[in-house]
Amino acid sequence: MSLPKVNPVTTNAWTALNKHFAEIKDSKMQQFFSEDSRRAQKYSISWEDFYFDYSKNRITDKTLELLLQLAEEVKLGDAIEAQFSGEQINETEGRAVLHTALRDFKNLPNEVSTTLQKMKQFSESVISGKLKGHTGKAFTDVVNIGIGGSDLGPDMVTEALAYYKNHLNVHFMSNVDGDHVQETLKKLDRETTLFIVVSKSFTTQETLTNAETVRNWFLKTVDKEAVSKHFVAVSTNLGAIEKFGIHRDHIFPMWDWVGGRFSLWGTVGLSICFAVGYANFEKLLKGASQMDIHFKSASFDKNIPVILALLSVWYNNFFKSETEAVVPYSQYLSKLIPYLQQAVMESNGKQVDRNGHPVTYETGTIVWGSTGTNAQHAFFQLLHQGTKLIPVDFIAFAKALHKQDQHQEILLANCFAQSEAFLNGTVGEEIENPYRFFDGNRPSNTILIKQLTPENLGALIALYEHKLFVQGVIWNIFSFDQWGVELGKKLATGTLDYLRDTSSQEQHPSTLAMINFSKKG
Ligand SMILES: O=P(O)(O)OC[C@H]1O[C@](O)(CO)[C@@H](O)[C@@H]1O
Repeated sequence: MSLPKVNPVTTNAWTALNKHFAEIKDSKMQQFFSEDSRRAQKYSISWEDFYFDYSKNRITDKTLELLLQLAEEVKLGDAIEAQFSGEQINETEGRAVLHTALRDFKNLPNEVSTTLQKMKQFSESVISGKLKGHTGKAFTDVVNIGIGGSDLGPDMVTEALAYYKNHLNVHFMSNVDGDHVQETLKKLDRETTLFIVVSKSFTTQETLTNAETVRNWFLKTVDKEAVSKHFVAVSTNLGAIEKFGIHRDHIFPMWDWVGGRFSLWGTVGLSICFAVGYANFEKLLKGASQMDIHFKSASFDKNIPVILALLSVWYNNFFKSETEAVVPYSQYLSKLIPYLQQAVMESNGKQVDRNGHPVTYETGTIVWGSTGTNAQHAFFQLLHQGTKLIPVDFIAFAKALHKQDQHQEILLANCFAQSEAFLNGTVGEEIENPYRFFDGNRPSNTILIKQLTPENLGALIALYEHKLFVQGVIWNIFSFDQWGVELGKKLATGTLDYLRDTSSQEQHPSTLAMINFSKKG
């Protein structure tokens, strides 16, 4: 079974949604609340440690009914089944999409459980100090060298689970910017640092350049034989790794049925194991797996990722909102936004549908945001009084991790108050000064979670993975390839040759002017 290929605009639901949109586009959510005292209960889902409130959206029962009908008409159920059963739903690359299999402990493929055991043993021997560097000293620092999906996921999780961290300092080196590399190296000791080179393809220019620079830095004072003690690799490209000089025992495989941006659940998560220990990594996986079960089994009207995706489609395709903001009220989640930007925009930034035709409707939303309360003092002005309609996802944890006096209440009060301010504005108050008027009626979801545990973090990440999958199904696009990144990579190679004077191939006049300016130094 391949993915269904239904053009959403040809469905009855889409036509009906257009008509319905014209009827309710100017309706006020305040009115909805005053007409229905049970709206908050009705439009919320409690699941495990999650409370998902979507009552502050510009929707009625009819909207939901039609959005759910849309999900049925595009055969979302079949698409979910096709994904979880390992069909090659990444058709343009001829691959299955099975990152969920990495966390399904009841049915772990053999190769995955063997690899997890290896990750456990290896990370534990580094954390305990049993495994040592070339001079016999225990490791103090670990550097993850990778970019995109080989960086953003583990970096985000390591930051998010900082509360659970051990003594190892875990660094992330991603950008090919040499200054970034040097700044990281400045902090490191060759005797006590372990480097993990992470690249699914092991061909990524940035990662290979950084790895080479790091190896050269390492070899400045250390013998070649020591490389095998200090370098580890994570990849599908085993041949290229051995050439780099990495010992066979230090190679952790990846599989082509796991996309780069969904790969933190496997060996790309090795740096997470170093930072917080394998046991917490496993909890992260198990939490994500619980969300997978919810996604697969809950009816669509009670299904958090499905509802979240349908609401996003509602704003994107009918209200024509181009962006959506994510605002976690937790500094631990500061890296969630860049992580989601890759996950969502690399997946759904597509303009050709699954039948090979250009789409005639908007696809991938632009995701942006920052942590609250900081965001309130940065871009909330525009959210409250700007001319654009930007739906917001608030994410908050009911209970803090550290003991504290008053911060948690202040943090939560701000989060809850903001969504209320977006909803109500100052409508109904006597405000004569137009600059002080808030029109409200600005939509938001709130994902309130009991506490930031590894399990709940895993479930939260999986929630957004499933959301973007559902959106891709509705938009009839292939969410699991990323051909759009290839052109820039190819051009950069030619430009690099020209910059290095190894090619005289004609350059675009604008590029040429910049090359000449750069060469003048
Ligand atoms: O793990 P690799 O193969 O180095 O790729 C890194 C990243 O590059 C991309 O292919 C985009 O350029 C991402 O999809 C991927 O996560």
